[in-house]
Amino acid sequence: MTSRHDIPIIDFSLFETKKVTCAQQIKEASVSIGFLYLRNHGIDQSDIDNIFVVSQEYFSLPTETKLEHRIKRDNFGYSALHQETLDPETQNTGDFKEAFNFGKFVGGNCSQELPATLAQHKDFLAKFSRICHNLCLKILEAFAIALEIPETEGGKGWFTERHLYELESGDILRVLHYPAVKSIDHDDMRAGSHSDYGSLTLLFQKDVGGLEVLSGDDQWISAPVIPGCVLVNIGDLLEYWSGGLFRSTKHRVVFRHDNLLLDRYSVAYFCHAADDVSLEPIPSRLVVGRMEVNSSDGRVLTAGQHLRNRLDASYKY
Ligand SMILES: O=C(O)CCC(=O)C(=O)O
Ligand SMILES: [Fe+2]
Repeated sequence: MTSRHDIPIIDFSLFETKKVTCAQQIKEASVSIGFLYLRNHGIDQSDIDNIFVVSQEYFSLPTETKLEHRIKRDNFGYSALHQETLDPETQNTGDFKEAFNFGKFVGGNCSQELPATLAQHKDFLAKFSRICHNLCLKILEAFAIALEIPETEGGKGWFTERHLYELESGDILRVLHYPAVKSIDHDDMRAGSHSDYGSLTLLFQKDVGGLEVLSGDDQWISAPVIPGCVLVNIGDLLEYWSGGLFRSTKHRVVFRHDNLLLDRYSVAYFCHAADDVSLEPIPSRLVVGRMEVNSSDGRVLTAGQHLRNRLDASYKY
């Protein structure tokens, strides 16, 4: 049994043999803490190792070179040190991190022009983006199964058909680098407290910890690096869409005395519903009755509008 303090580790190979049991486990974690680790997730370790190699090569470029592809309102490109402030209400300075956001690679081409260092890895990046998205689709299928969406409404394909890779959406593959520092001001943060914006996020961590998750009773708990596991979390879109059944949990990345001298790298895949999907109630008996929360002002947002609102609140472009 897990408590609201634990981030459960779920063996995803069970999804091949005992779909409903595995789907239930994933739903339980998504409802209780909004975070879970997946073991046996099907992504080759060599691909995960390689994305970190590409990321480190990119971040070692001079800042001026990276700034040539600075992030814009489309949410693609390079976000410099201190540019993003994930928790503007409490942070005096922006996050102590830099990142690069890739849009989807439909037809093998990236949604944006890539810097030369990354362009040479375009085929691998396109493959990795797809691999991550495919895992997200399987998790979304598990949600539909656990929510018992009736066959007449689309059954286990209800979420997946709203998240197809070919559709325009806010999906982002993101590489992150948190530089080592010699000392810190006490309120410096690697990434301020925030929740993610989309349906769900995959997070790959490597070697250096520091990620913390706000548990049900307002305690920050550690989400350590667990070799062989990918961390999955629910985003705001799914919390909103499920009338609060699924939890989009706040998390942050802190400096700790044992890690501030170390560079930290992570990779995230943010999976979103297609921009024009209207966020009508999910046709599930577990969600019906919660949705008056969302429809109280009579307007139904689309996934694209929901994302725009969230992005505008946290970036200085
Ligand atoms: O780097 C990490 O471990 C977390 C990053 C994160 O939460 C984000 O980019 O949304
Ligand atoms: Fe996040």
